[in-house]
Amino acid sequence: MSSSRHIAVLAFPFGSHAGPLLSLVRQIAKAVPDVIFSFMTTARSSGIIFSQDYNGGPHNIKPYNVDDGLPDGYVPSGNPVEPVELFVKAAPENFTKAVEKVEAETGLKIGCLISDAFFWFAGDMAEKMTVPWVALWTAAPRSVLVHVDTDAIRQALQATNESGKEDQKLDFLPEFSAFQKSDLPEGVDVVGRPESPFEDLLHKMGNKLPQANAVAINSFKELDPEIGKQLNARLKKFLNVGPFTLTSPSSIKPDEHGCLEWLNKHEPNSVVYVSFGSVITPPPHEISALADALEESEFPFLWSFRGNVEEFLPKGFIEKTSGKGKLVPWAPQVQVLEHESVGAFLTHCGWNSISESMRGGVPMICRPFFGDQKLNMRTVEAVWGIGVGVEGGVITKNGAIKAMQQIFLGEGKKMRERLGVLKKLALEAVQPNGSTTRDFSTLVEIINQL
Ligand SMILES: O=c1ccn([C@@H]2O[C@H](COP(=O)(O)OP(=O)(O)O[C@H]3O[C@H](CO)[C@@H](O)[C@H](O)[C@H]3O)[C@@H](O)[C@H]2O)c(=O)[nH]1
Repeated sequence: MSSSRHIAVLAFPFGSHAGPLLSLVRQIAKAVPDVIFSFMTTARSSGIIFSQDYNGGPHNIKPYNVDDGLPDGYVPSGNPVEPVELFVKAAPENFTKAVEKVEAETGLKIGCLISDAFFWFAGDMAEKMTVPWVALWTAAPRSVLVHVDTDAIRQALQATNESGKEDQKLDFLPEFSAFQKSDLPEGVDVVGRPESPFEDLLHKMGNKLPQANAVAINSFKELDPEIGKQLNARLKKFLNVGPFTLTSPSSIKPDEHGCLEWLNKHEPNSVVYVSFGSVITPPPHEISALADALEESEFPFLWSFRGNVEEFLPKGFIEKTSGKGKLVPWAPQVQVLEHESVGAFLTHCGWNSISESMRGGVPMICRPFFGDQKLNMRTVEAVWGIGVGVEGGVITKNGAIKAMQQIFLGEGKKMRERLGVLKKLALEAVQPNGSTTRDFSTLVEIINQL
């Protein structure tokens, strides 16, 4: 290795986290070609992101495996949260060891840590190593703000809790008048019970991020400027370096199941695309209600379906709907959302899905499940006006039909106009003089100081 500058990148290996971090690091690595990046994630995650999205470059990024924290001979219990919690518990020690090992193996001291924002302990590691720490929040600005403000929110909720009311308005927070306590990620409002390991991680993260040299985000400044101002006031440097779907578009994914060809056969703005991201499968009663709604409604559908079709879908559903619907195990989502025949997106409101829907100009029907997703839904619905939540928060046959009609026969046109405005702002942000490009240059300057 001819370079003597070396950065460790600490990735969170679950959900859609490591891929966006790799997108950002690829951009940075191109801007500082003489710096070596050791990209640390589990072997499983590395196998996925480096084979699917990497395309062989840039060559100054080296994958480096970190232990997954599972005990020897671990047999999955069936609880999907268990491996995440085991990883999280072991992560501070495992990443510390990995950093020491990679320094010894390469003979190159690490001069900076770039981590998923979840990793509050990267702040402690950086402090001990006396190097800068840059954190990437892979979701929206509003969700990172509520984590940074968790202690203040808990206090305010306790002070304003009129006679133990179940839900409370969050109007004591600037720019949250349309939001309620139930929209917050689990654990932000927790008082009087122990936090789960993940809630504890997020709480510690919120308290630690103000120490980071920079917090970067997969968003653009003009999307949520008022929330951005609040984050500017709390963080040393808050940098909007997205949306990655425009700054670092992933390679064209193969369309293994013929989704695009099928979409070609449909009228513009006529199809509902259904996907709940890479982690979630809705509970059986909601899947079955959605299947009934799709069968009964007049709208064609493309459903990216995770899980066993035989087990979860009503008997005969595929045969009965074959004339108007298509079910696939995985869709090339970015291209699907760009296709002119897609007129609505039923989504769990993961941040990448929302970003991609904005890029494609597709109004959303929202059924959020956990974490940042409820805040995202309320923002889509009440702040940006580019989608609707499903009635009652869970999918029922009538609620799903009503939401589809609302988009296709009612408010969809207005929503598409608003989406057009947001897309124009995003495209401007990534131009050479745009806000994203400027924030990215600031990030590179910070990294170049090592
Ligand atoms: O058939 C499919 C289904 C999904 N995707 C892709 O998978 C990603 C899904 O990402 P996202 O919408 O962010 O959902 P999750 O994978 O669930 O993301 C996790 O990470 C996000 C970013 O931090 C959070 O916002 C979410 O709440 C969290 O669940 C997107 O890029 C999609 O394009 C496909 O390409 N094809």
